[in-house]
Amino acid sequence: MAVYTSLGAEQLAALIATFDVGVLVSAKGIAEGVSNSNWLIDTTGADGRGARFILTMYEQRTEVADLPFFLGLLDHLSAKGCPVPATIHDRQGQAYQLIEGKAVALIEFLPGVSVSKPTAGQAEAVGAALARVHLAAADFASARANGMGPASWQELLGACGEAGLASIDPALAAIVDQSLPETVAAWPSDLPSGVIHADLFPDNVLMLGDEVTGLIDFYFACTDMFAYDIAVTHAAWCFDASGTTFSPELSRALLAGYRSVRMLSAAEQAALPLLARGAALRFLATRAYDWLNTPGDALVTRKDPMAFARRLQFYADPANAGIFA
Ligand SMILES: Nc1ncnc2c1ncn2[C@@H]1O[C@H](COP(=O)(O)OP(=O)(O)OP(=O)(O)O)[C@@H](O)[C@H]1O
Ligand SMILES: N[C@@H](CCO)C(=O)O
Repeated sequence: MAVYTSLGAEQLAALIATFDVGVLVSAKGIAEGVSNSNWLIDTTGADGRGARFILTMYEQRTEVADLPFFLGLLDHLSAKGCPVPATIHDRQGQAYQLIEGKAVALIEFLPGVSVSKPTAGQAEAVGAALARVHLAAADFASARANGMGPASWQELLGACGEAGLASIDPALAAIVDQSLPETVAAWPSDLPSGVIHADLFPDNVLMLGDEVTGLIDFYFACTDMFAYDIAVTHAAWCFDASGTTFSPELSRALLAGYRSVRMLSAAEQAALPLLARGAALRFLATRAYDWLNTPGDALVTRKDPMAFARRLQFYADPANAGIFA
């Protein structure tokens, strides 16, 4: 249950009263999500016709200092017509406030559901939506370094240690050793870059049929290579959840959707297999670290690191080198 902090009815009503959104009608905690506390907020609406919002309270994983970047990006992309929730500013013009030392933001509610078994049409739409974000953010003035780059994979996997990795799966340390050093050594720095989402998993996309109605959870967004964002999205969308089965159909559709909006350079195209190994290592690293460091009685469900070890093996197999063509 991702509501870590309880907010009383009076506290919520007082908070909502600082916005021009009418009076609080109801507030329900949202179970999905692991990083932050989220509530579904209904109000009477500024025009009295009712309105719905998401209230997010940022917990430990999100730095308050990063909020101007994240929330400013949402406003920028929304103003450019991307299906991204705009933030609701309070009467003083602030995009977030502090309650008992924690930041809270009220954001636009978007319709749609997260798909668990995407179709090719949905993968194509997601690829196109990702490319539109890359283009729309070109004139976003702020930048943010990627805190989840190659140095962090080395740090997190190093902190797991051989014994820790072996406790997850006897084969895991060898899988990491086969790919981590060569991927980090070959990591490019000269590919087209800009603002990327960096975590566009199916649970961060809201859809109605084949239409993308919401891209959410921009809390890993940063300035990095566009092609790396494609690789992350590829790893997230083109396999079954366990990482055992790759779908060539979803892969072709996702890439075609992206290319229908933004062409890849020859250098980006050539780098995709390497970037995909990096994407798999990034989620393997955070999942393995969390697996070993999340107490058994924590509210959060740990995610399986082996699902990304299997993707890494798939991407590292020369027989699969042609999938990005
Ligand atoms: N703008 C929005 N419009 C509609 N629903 C939303 C919106 N933002 C979030 N939600 C809902 O709230 C849920 C949790 O949000 P989110 O994924 O951002 O939480 P989180 O804890 O930050 O995420 P994560 O688990 O990826 O760390 C989503 O699955 C979605 O159902
Ligand atoms: N999308 C990530 C979790 C949040 O970054 C994962 O599935 O491991």
